Amino acid sequence: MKIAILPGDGIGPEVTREAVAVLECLALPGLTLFEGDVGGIAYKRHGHPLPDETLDMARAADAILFGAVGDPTCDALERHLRPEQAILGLRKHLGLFANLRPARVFAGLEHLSPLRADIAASLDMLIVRELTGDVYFGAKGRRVSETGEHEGWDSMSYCDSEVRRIAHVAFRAAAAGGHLLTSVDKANVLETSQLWRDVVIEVAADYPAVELDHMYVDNAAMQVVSHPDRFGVVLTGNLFGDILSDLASAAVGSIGLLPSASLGERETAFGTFGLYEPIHGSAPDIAGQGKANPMATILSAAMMLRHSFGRDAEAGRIENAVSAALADGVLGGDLGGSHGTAAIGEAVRARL
Ligand SMILES: NC(=O)c1ccc[n+]([C@@H]2O[C@H](COP(=O)([O-])OP(=O)(O)OC[C@H]3O[C@@H](n4cnc5c(N)ncnc54)[C@H](O)[C@@H]3O)[C@@H](O)[C@H]2O)c1
Ligand SMILES: CC(C)[C@H](C(=O)O)[C@@H](O)C(=O)O
Ligand SMILES: [Mg+2]
Repeated sequence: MKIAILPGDGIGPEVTREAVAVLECLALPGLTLFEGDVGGIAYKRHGHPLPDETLDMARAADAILFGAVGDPTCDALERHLRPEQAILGLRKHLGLFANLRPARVFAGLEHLSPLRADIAASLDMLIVRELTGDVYFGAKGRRVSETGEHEGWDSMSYCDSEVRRIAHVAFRAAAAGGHLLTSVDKANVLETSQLWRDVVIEVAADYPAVELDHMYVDNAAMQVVSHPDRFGVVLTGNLFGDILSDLASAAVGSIGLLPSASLGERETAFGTFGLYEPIHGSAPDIAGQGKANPMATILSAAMMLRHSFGRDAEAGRIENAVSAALADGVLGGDLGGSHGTAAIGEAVRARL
């Protein structure tokens, strides 16, 4: 079972270290870890945010544990050399089109949410975000208009096969879970979204037990914090999913709590090949200070055990250890506590 560890920039290495220690604590036989450079650190060492040797290592692995990329000192670089291209490149090159971002308030931990406890208690949703299309990967550029204005432009598009395959992922999740699927779009304005909606309705015919609902993204943002009980599985595109998942993390309590799995179609000898990462970024404002909450990355490692290695029991043990630590008041600064990164990692391992 080969895992490529890609810590990246900022708090990436700090949170990844704790998740790796959790994996090592389980002492699973046959686990081999390799480490590679991605992001700003890779640009500085190798001249590219996603060097060939890192991509080769990722391809040769059964799963990838990713920290975060992003470095303010790289913001003036040409776009293709910026740290963020590492994660976008991995998703695209490895065909990881299905991004699962579960957001739930653990029972008894409603007080961590900024929402009223009775509202927070019902927050348990799986955001299924399309990850290799949309305005993220369309043509983009700069031009000077006829009136001499400088314009930046990006093109948003989805083709039906892209929508169909992510819709199947979401419908399967809804069929297996609570049977409620909300497709989030902006079909009242965007043609890309109208096609999205048409294809989702077509796919729904294969899943008669699933209750399908459509919601515009602006309304969805409002409902996530006012009526989270209205959501089970949320199916959405790349850009809307990016924004809604940060919003959902804040409703849970902190962005330091939300893990993710990015999956494609490739199966390995052990499960589905995937990349696992916290939904947060490199957090330059707290990097290097031992303040980052590593729980999102630890929970991402649990998702890896479940999806890529068929180790549901161990995944559940990690999730229980995290929720027990939170219940015992092991809180990082992001949750109003004073536990540092290493102390949180230690507390989770102690409960494991
Ligand atoms: N997948 C990724 O690698 C990824 C994801 C998001 C942003 N980014 C990049 O990260 C850089 C910073 O972006 P940003 O500031 O918009 O978003 P961010 O997620 O890095 O940080 C947003 C805020 O949340 C806090 N935060 C984030 N993770 C935390 C954690 N684990 N514990 C405690 N607090 C935490 C940060 O301190 C900051 O105040 C940018 O370069 C951005 O492009 C990368
Ligand atoms: C860093 C950036 C490219 C990335 C995204 O927008 O997908 C991040 O925000 C995320 O949520 O993983
Ligand atoms: Mg994001």
